[in-house]
Amino acid sequence: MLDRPTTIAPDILEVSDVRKIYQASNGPVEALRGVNLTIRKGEFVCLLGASGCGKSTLLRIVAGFEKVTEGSVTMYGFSVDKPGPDRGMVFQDYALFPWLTVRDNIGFGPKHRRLATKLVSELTDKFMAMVGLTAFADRYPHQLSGGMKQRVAIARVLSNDTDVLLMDEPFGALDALTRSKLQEELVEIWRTTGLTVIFVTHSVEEAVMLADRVIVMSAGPGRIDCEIEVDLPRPRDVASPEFNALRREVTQRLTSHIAGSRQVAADS
Ligand SMILES: Nc1ncnc2c1ncn2[C@@H]1O[C@H](COP(=O)(O)OP(=O)(O)OP(=O)(O)O)[C@@H](O)[C@H]1O
Repeated sequence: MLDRPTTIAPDILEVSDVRKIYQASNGPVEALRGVNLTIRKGEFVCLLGASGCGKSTLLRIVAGFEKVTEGSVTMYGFSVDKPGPDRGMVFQDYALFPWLTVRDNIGFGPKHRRLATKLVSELTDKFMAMVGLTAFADRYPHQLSGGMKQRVAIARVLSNDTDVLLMDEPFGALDALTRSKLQEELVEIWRTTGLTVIFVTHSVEEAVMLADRVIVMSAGPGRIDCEIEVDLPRPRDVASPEFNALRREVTQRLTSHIAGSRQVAADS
């Protein structure tokens, strides 16, 4: 399998000096501070970090669901301040329309954009086939397994002609085998479509398996701790010494920070 060269690709998304403060009922919560991140077109980036370090907040800001308190996010040089079809989100809990079939869930975006009926059906068929669900076109979400539901969610974003696929722990609720299968399928979709993917995960193994670049985040307030390039060829072998060396390196970066913050908490 050939990897796609992303090092010479243009920048697509720029996060500059972002700070996010939520106004909670018990006072303000600083979820992000001083976050800077540049994403190149076609890159597969994983945001990795312990619970509460602001991964979902950063993703939701990029999606346009949350506004920044300070700083800016631009895509193709234009300010991001609301959701748009150029950025599609896949959630852990699928968020499908329960009253629509697989076909109608996937075709929802193109239909909503008032594309011609023939084009809607071509796009739906194409992406339904890409995620291997053609035989399940007339099923409803409650008749599908978790893995199948997540395939529908991915196809639904793809059918919107999205440039950036934003994924918030999309495989977190799946069993290990289904998760590994979906990881493989996602890499294949990414490789063949030219999509840019930003993927949130808690799992070091998942990040090293998927990413071109792992962004390690830390909490208190949420910020980027370091970035680690993953230059292993795909498909990646979790049992290889190279994979294990990188897994160790990423784990060390992650745990050294967590240990550091515990020390700070203990000292204060
Ligand atoms: N709507 C909100 N109102 C107030 N505080 C919030 C809100 N959403 C998130 N937070 C807080 O912001 C911080 C970052 O949360 P966020 O969900 O972005 O982290 P995360 O790294 O994605 O966590 P997890 O891995 O557990 O999903 C946390 O302290 C969280 O409690």
